[in-house]
Amino acid sequence: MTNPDDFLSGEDPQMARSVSELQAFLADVHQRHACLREGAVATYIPELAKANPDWFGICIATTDGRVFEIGDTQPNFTVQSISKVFVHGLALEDHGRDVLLSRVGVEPTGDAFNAIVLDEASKRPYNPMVNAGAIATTSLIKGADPTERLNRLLAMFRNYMGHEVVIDVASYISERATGDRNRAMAYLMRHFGMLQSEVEESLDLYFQQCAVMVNCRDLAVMAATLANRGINPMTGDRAVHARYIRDILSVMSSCGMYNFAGEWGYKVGLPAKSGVCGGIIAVVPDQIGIAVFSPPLDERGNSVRGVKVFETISQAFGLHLFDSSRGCNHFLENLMQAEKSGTSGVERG
Ligand SMILES: NC(=O)CC[C@H](N)C(=O)O
Repeated sequence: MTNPDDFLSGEDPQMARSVSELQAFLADVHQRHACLREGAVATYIPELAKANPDWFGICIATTDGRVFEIGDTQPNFTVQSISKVFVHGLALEDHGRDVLLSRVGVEPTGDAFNAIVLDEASKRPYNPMVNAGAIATTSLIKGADPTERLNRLLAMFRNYMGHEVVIDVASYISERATGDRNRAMAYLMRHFGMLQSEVEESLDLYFQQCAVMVNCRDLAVMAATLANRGINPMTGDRAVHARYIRDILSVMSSCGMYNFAGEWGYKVGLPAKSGVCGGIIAVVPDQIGIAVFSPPLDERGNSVRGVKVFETISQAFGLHLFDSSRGCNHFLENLMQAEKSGTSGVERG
């Protein structure tokens, strides 16, 4: 962002126009949604059942390295499906977009995240955001042995988070002991030759990536790293090659909210990803990463408060990517300014 306060200004009278107004706005949104009592904490992975349903945090991280937060942004929880976004990025770096597309599709399913279903014709899993596609994506991560593959995953997460990464062993063991649905999916994919490594090895790595510990603030910084073309705005470290940001965000846009992706796109209009931990991240390219954490889930596995908060924030700040009133026409603005000043002006990248 050139002007740090740019994203705070706009036509809607509700919009905050200064940093203190933004803090007050977040506090108000938090307070208004804290009393929502719908949804239920996930219990199918026994460790997840221990989550406190009252936990509720909202965090915004900007691409110029500032953080605005309210509520429970510090408690740690397991990242679960939100990990799929970042592992997708690593698989893209390892194989390139064409090879990856030949192994895992990019079509939304309209089915639940854990549906046991493959594309009829190609036998590919539908996309990297549902469990089947994520297990296949994880199986593609390069490394001489399971330890090297795990270490590469952890190094990648470290770059996104900006600090050391911890796996919650209890959650990992808990899911490994109960994850027969994912196991069934993995065996089906092996039957069709769609898994790159051994079934139990792929599942092990997948369960470990789901058990990476994060807090709401980490998630906002990770989302801001995607918004910042792959560079962590707090540390300056590159987490993913800029070339793959468009692939990551496209798949998040169409598939990140599972069988709610259509309505999410309609109402919120931002690339996003949810997880059964109760976290949701969304990316406003070149501007901010947003994370909400609240464990009670709706029937599709998305955080109830999370969805509501994103609807409110997107509306209030005019963040919907297809909203014509939002200031998204940088390309044309640049071009017009360049015409005036006689430089080329159009940024390529
Ligand atoms: N939607 C999710 O967050 C699912 C992740 C979880 N580890 C699973 O595979 O079931």
